[in-house]
Amino acid sequence: MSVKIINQSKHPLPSYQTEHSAGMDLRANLETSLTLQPLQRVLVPTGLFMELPEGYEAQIRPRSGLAFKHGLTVLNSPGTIDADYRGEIKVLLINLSDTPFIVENGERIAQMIVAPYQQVRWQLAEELTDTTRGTGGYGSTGKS
Ligand SMILES: O=c1ccn([C@H]2C[C@H](O)[C@@H](COP(=O)(O)OP(=O)(O)OP(=O)(O)O)O2)c(=O)[nH]1
Ligand SMILES: [Mg+2]
Repeated sequence: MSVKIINQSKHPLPSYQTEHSAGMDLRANLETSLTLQPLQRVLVPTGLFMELPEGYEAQIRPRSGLAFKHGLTVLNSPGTIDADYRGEIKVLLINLSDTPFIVENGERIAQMIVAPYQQVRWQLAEELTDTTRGTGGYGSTGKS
């Protein structure tokens, strides 16, 4: 599927790192590197603008390596990019570690997955179909 994109960053377009990768890494587009103090959050620009086809969204998710090694994650994960959004894609990072983290210009800070979605029409009802689960949740099926 081809998707229209404007690249106002100084970096190459996001690309899949391996043959069957679901996500494309997003790079920080910065004038200078920025330091994220412990528990500090920041909206990082990518310089990218997209036109997703109707019926598709993009999700911004953390990179597990950064999360594991540096406690860096995407605060609103998975961030939602709507098909009708025409603004710059930004990544909301937070540093959950106890040491400062330096985000370098061009660094791959998060990944983006393009996925289909459906909008629903509500069908207002008085009752719902019975199931085995019923209202059980939050660990109702036990541990093993
Ligand atoms: O991580 C994100 C999340 C959102 N957006 C952009 C695209 C999305 O289509 C728009 C709105 O996002 P969202 O619906 O999550 O934010 P909101 O707080 O509900 O704002 P709005 O009232 O504009 O929908 O902001 C990003 O660039 N990065
Ligand atoms: Mg919204």
